[in-house]
Amino acid sequence: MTTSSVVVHRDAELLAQAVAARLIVRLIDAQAKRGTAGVVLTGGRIADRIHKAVRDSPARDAVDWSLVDFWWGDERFLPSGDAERNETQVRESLLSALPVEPKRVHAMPASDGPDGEDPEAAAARYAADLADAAPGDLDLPVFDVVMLGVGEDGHVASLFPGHPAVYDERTAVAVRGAPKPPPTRVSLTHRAINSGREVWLLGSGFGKATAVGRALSGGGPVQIPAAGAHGTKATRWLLDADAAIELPPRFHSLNK
Ligand SMILES: O=C(O)[C@H](O)[C@@H](O)[C@H](O)[C@H](O)COP(=O)(O)O
Repeated sequence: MTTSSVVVHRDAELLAQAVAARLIVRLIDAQAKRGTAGVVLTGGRIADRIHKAVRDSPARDAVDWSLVDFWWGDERFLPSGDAERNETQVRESLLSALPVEPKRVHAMPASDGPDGEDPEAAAARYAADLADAAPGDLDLPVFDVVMLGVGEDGHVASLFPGHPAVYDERTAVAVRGAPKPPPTRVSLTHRAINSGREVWLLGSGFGKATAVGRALSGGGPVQIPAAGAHGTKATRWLLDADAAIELPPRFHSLNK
């Protein structure tokens, strides 16, 4: 049974530092249990601040980074190395500073990769990568943490309100015509996201307040894809005060 929690931090910087600390502890605990750990990374501004806070954390090296599997929740379908790719940004802000095992950095295919400009083929390749790493006859590996930035419209990963991908039962899909540029992307689906043991929804800034409020007030997963993201063990809404201003009354004690 999943437990849901909402944590509100004073501002974006404290949110980033607190999520970085939470991630480090979560990975330490996963490795203590299983030897390895799996994390799904997200793109965007608060994620970038979190990645830099992990990089600069004094506790950083308590994680054996060579035994962490890095996956992506979504990726912009652009040429490898493009500054707009989520992979490019996190390699610069975090991974290049860590002793990661290259084979455990599972980037989503680029538009100049083996599938060329075919995002459907790229998504199918990623789905195969996920299945190859899965235990037994499952098609998804263990995700100890799935991190998801929440968009102003309530999207997570590249699952946008009302788009076909929100209905898709595969594990990874192509997204065309995304309202957030660039328009072509590859994304995990809700099924893949919701296989994660903990799903963390990251919200920072006034612009996210309405989407966060609607998601926590019973919004549906098609119109508010963030509302459809749940961990098998825990779902954590990790917010700064500005993103928390439209929380429903039952959470008002959290607004310090
Ligand atoms: O590829 C992407 O654009 C992201 O994965 C996207 O899902 C992002 O996490 C949200 O849009 C929040 O982005 P911000 O934190 O920059 O608002």
